[in-house]
Amino acid sequence: MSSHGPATPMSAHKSSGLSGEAHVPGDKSISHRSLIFGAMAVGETRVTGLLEGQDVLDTAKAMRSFGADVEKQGDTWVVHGVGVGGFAEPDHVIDCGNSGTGVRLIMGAMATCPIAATFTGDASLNKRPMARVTDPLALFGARSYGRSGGRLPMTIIGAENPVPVTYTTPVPSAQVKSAVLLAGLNAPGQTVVIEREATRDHSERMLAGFGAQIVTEDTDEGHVITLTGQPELKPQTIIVPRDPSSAAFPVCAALITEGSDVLVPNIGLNPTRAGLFYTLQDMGADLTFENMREEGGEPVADLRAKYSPDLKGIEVPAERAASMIDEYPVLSVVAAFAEGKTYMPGVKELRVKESDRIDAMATGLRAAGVDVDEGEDWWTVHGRGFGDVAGGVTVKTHLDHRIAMSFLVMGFATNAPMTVDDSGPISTSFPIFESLMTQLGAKLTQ
Ligand SMILES: O=C(O)C1=C[C@@H](OP(=O)(O)O)[C@@H](O)[C@H](O)C1
Ligand SMILES: C=C(OP(=O)(O)O)C(=O)O
Repeated sequence: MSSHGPATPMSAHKSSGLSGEAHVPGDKSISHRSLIFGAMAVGETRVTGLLEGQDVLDTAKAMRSFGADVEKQGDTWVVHGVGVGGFAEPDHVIDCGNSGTGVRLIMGAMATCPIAATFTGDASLNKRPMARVTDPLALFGARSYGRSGGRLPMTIIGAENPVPVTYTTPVPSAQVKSAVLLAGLNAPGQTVVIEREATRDHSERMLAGFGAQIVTEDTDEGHVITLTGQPELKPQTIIVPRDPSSAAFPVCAALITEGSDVLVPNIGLNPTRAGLFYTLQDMGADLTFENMREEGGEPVADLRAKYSPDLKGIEVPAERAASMIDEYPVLSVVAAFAEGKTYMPGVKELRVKESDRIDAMATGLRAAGVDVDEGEDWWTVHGRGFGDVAGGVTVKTHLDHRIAMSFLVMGFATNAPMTVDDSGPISTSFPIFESLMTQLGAKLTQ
């Protein structure tokens, strides 16, 4: 089982006047997909702006294990793909570290190849549910043998003669949708995925870019995606946009830190990802989209976030959940400084991320002096307004990067510092978090 070494605690202290530009790293979802789709294309895919976080580096390593050539030349990651169905059988266990996206997408990609592979991860990933992926992969003819409860470590035996599948995803999950589409790539005929709630659509957009025949329709049943199997994917040149989920941290830090004015340039505002920013505006945040434009077919803007002393609690629309699912931890921190309650329904999926994120945040928020109510699929943060959030506690990270970064952001505005027991997991998605926040003027100490 992989681990990231000894725990490295970090503390955040009351800060003021965060200012300057925050250049956040490349999008994690698009980075994983660039490497995986590149490995399934025929020829050379070139990727710039790739997130060099541990999650993505683990996917790069996995793609090499399946026979693709992946190397960095200067600023560009170059992938020589083996073609759809061309994965070789790895001669060792594939360790996806902390990454749900990595392991689930790669399982999908190999499930319709006539090979076997064994997957594992760190203590967090090995607790997460995999049946949501292996159930539909079984319909293609793949077999899986894992620990009880559908947990890693797990071996997948790919289908020798895959059949195409029509599948309605039982949970709103882009990872499940993508695993089915990736498996469908090497099944003859049409694979159809139906999702009742739209989730991030990077796989659909990127597969179309790689030359697959993929069509999305909105029907009464939901969002219907039809993929024609066994295409030859054409290699691409990809510029990875900056990650809105990482942008969330400097944006939220600026909103709650007195006297701040921060610009976060070049952030993708794909509607399936941008829910947090609209929620913050609904709460009265001084957050504006500057220089709105289109890049690579996606809306992009520079985000300007200023200290917002008049935040108010709101009900976050449940139908927005999928478009901001990774941002609820840091939203709950902003909610702690708002006046009134912030009610967040429709978020059961938060309980099966790197940690149970409702439990992890509620425990730390309560310890820091903020009341939180929770149910299986909802939670409410009782805002205290500015100047009245105590802090002064050490909270557990549970191998979850977003929990670590959220509580550190909180410490810029609590009366006493916030400490996380382990900042190591931050490197999975945002390796430059500490230097970037410090450059803006935030006070962080090891
Ligand atoms: O497809 C993706 O790249 C992701 C999908 C989401 O997970 P789910 O599919 O489990 O909702 C998200 O939480 C994760 O960070 C990235
Ligand atoms: C949930 C996340 O990632 P993953 O599922 O890929 O581990 C995340 O980055 O917040």
